[in-house]
Amino acid sequence: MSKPDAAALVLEDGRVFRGAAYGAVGQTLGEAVFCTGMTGYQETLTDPSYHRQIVVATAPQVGNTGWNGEDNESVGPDGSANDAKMWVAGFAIRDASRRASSWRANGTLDEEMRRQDVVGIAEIDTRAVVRHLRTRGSMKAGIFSGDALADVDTLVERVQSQPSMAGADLAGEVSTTSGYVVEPEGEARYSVVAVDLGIKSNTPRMFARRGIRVHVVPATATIDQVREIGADGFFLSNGPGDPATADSVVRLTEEVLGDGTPMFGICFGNQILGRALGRGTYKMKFGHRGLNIPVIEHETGRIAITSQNHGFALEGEAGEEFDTPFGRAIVSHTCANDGVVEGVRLLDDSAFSVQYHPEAAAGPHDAEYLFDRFLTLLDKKVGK
Ligand SMILES: NC(=O)CC[C@H](N)C(=O)O
Repeated sequence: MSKPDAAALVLEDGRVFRGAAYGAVGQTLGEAVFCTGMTGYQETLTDPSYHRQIVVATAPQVGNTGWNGEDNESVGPDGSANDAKMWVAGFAIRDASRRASSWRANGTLDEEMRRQDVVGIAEIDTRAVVRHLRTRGSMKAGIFSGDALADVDTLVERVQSQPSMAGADLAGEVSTTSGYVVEPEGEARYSVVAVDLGIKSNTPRMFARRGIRVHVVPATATIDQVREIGADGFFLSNGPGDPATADSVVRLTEEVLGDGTPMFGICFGNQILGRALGRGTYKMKFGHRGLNIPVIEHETGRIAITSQNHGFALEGEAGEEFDTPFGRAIVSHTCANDGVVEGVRLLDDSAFSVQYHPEAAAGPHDAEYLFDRFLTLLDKKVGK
């Protein structure tokens, strides 16, 4: 094997980690964030919420299970996840597995990153990177290899020249441009409009499995388009960027809340519903990204171990009740590690959302019951 090119991960505060090129050789810029999942790198790399982010894996060795045709979380324009895109801006790891070993693999991660032109870096001390990001916060970064390498001052300047994640309006960059329908498995019981702000492929699958037909619509969908579909429920997906920029989707959500349509939201969707209920959002220091993050549901005391990927959050306190134009609401869930808001709900149960990932791809299935709760809500409100 030939020796890989030298590569460098450069942070905006001038910290440099030198390693070896992994995946495509060249230059990439993005926000450096760390993900603590020990598995599930394919789902992470294809999750549209990671658009414009350089993911640092804390798992010490990555690539062991190669790349397969089944675990993509991004969705192509036709709603299919086959051959879908890696959305991360870059990937930083410690050890690259020398072999891919899985009966499902049809290639290696390294090859797939090269095929999709995703620049990565290996052989860096990822523990040191994470400690740095945990102390200083997520920050602008770049990975450079091959001809893109230059003196440190030049690289830091390039890193600093990119726009910041705070204030970034990115849902439009990952959303489908035309709508599509995901048919239910078995008998159709209900239908839902799902606004694609960066939707993961497992989410429509979770609805479909419960007999719900999913009309996926672009982030730019208008209230008239939503009403014309006339679905039984409304869903707000996950997605990249700063929720403070998502004014038009917040307006749409307010209209739908006014119609009294049963509503469910995940991650970015939780931030949007929260905003429609009058809450503010803020950028977290380093966010929550991993597969074992504990969340408390305050009314039951029940704890779920959850899959998460967010760098922004809603303002609020555990169990806090507040008035909204649509009735009284509650901060229903918070993170057991740091008290960050992880869910909101209208007290009459007609709309609820969570900051974590009940579709769990990858991740534990503790929170999947929330899809059943939405089904119960549809039974109650629509009752077919
Ligand atoms: N996964 C998501 O939907 C992320 C939401 C938002 N972009 C955040 O970082 O907080």
